[in-house]
Amino acid sequence: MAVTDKFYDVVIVGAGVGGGAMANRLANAGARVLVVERGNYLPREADNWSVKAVFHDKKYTTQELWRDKSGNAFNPSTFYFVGGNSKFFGAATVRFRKEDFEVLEHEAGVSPAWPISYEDFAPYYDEAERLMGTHGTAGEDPIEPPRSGPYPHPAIGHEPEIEAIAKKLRSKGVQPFSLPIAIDRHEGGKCIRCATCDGFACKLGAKNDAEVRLVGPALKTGLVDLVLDTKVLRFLTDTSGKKVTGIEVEQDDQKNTIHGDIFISAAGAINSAALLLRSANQKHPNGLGNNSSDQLGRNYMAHNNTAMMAIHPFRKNGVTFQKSLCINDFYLSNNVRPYPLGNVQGLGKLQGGMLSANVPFIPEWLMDHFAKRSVDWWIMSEDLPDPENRITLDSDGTIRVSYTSNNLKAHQELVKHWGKIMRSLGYPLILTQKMDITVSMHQCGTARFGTDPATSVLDQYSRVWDLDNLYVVDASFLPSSTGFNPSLTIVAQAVRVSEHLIANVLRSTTAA
Ligand SMILES: Cc1cc2nc3c(=O)[nH]c(=O)nc-3n(C[C@H](O)[C@H](O)[C@H](O)COP(=O)(O)OP(=O)(O)OC[C@H]3O[C@@H](n4cnc5c(N)ncnc54)[C@H](O)[C@@H]3O)c2cc1C
Repeated sequence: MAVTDKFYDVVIVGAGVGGGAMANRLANAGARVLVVERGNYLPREADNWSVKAVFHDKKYTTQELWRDKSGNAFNPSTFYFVGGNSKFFGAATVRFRKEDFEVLEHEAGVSPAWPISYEDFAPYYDEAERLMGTHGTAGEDPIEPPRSGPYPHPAIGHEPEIEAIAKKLRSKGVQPFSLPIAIDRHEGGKCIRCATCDGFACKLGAKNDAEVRLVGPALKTGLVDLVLDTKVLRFLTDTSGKKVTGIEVEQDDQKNTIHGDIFISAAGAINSAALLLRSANQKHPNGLGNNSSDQLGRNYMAHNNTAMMAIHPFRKNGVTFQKSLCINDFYLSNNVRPYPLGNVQGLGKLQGGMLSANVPFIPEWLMDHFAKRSVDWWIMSEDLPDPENRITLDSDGTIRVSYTSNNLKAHQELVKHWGKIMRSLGYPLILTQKMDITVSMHQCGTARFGTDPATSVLDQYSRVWDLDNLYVVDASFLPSSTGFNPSLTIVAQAVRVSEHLIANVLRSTTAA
């Protein structure tokens, strides 16, 4: 039977981390689920690990063009496949801190409180870590929030070069710990600890991305249909405007309508905002979810991110898998500044070609020389929600990302301080690159959840305030970006929303 003739309990737009986790939990509880994905499966092939294919030819990146606040077109580094952006993620699966759920004073302003406390959210982190297969060591992180037990898998350990750096850091009073990471590295696992993980797709299926850990197992229940290469154009509502009745989809230039009971937008923070804006109708002239608050698409955040190479010009760094170390000494109160600065974590090992793709005027041989002698870091600081940082649609339908970085002083201070520490460890040459608007990897916040319909787009279970049966379950819901990688928190919220739907909303699941 064609999916257009079937009726589903839940229709999910997007097979990324948010959509995949929803499909997984709902189907395991007996719900009939349809996932509509604009992309296809990413083929497992040699090019997955080719610097040329991934970074120069951009073989897997969308060809789409978006516009920045001045109207300049740019090609975003975003990926449309089963698994979404997690196909290329670094698999750092880190919990936000207890303080991230509360009002947190930053140098440039206030990071708002969440509608739920860390204590109430923690059980969903437990389940999210289990779903993603996170490795880590409880009790090592100096600002670790309370947790109910050990990680599902032990920390992956450091290669000798990274262990040596950790030791030197400790001698300087810094408290490095094992970065929580979701790769298939336990006994019998497929991961070979290669250099092409962070920023690449895994040819072996050994990275615990949303396809491998969430969508694949969901399909095995037999209760999930997945339609591919099908773009959702808009949500359709009934005449009252209170209920979504279906989605309009486009496949092979043909338009169709699919019906269901509950609808989940999990298209990613930018595309979910765009989709809800595109769904404007008579009852919702400014897009679905915009009537009560005019907040849809606003408060876009993406972190202040800097990649750093700490180079010893004469000593090679023989490390292969570098993303195993994390530093939180500067995340909350710290001895550098009287305000939070951010997180530092190992970056997947840089290769010369990855650098020359971004800085073409420096020859690849020189970049390669540096990359072989560098230790590489990802330095990440919170950007604060600003209603003027927003996603809108231009008159021709193109997505516009109007974004001006904020809280930059704290970020620059962290970059400077980490550079100083690296020099003191014997790496005299420091190269940094701040990520620009094209690097939308940590996009979030465009439909924040809250307790007040006047200031938020979603209620605390991610339901759009203005509609009875429309939910947004991807990075859109985050009211603050925090200074950590978002995927584990997206999965945790998906688990939470699924449990809420199963217990309170769905009519025909076995658990209902
Ligand atoms: C290089 C890189 C490294 C990263 N490293 C980390 C890391 O180490 N740790 C971490 O936590 N996070 C990391 N991230 C970020 C992480 O991958 C994302 O936060 C997360 O995957 C977002 O999940 P999502 O469900 O919000 O959206 P997405 O992953 O964007 O998924 C949305 C899905 O919806 C589909 N879709 C979009 N529009 C439509 C439409 N109209 N119709 C149908 N389908 C649609 C897309 O194709 C996609 O599959 C990284 C990202 C990148 C790119």
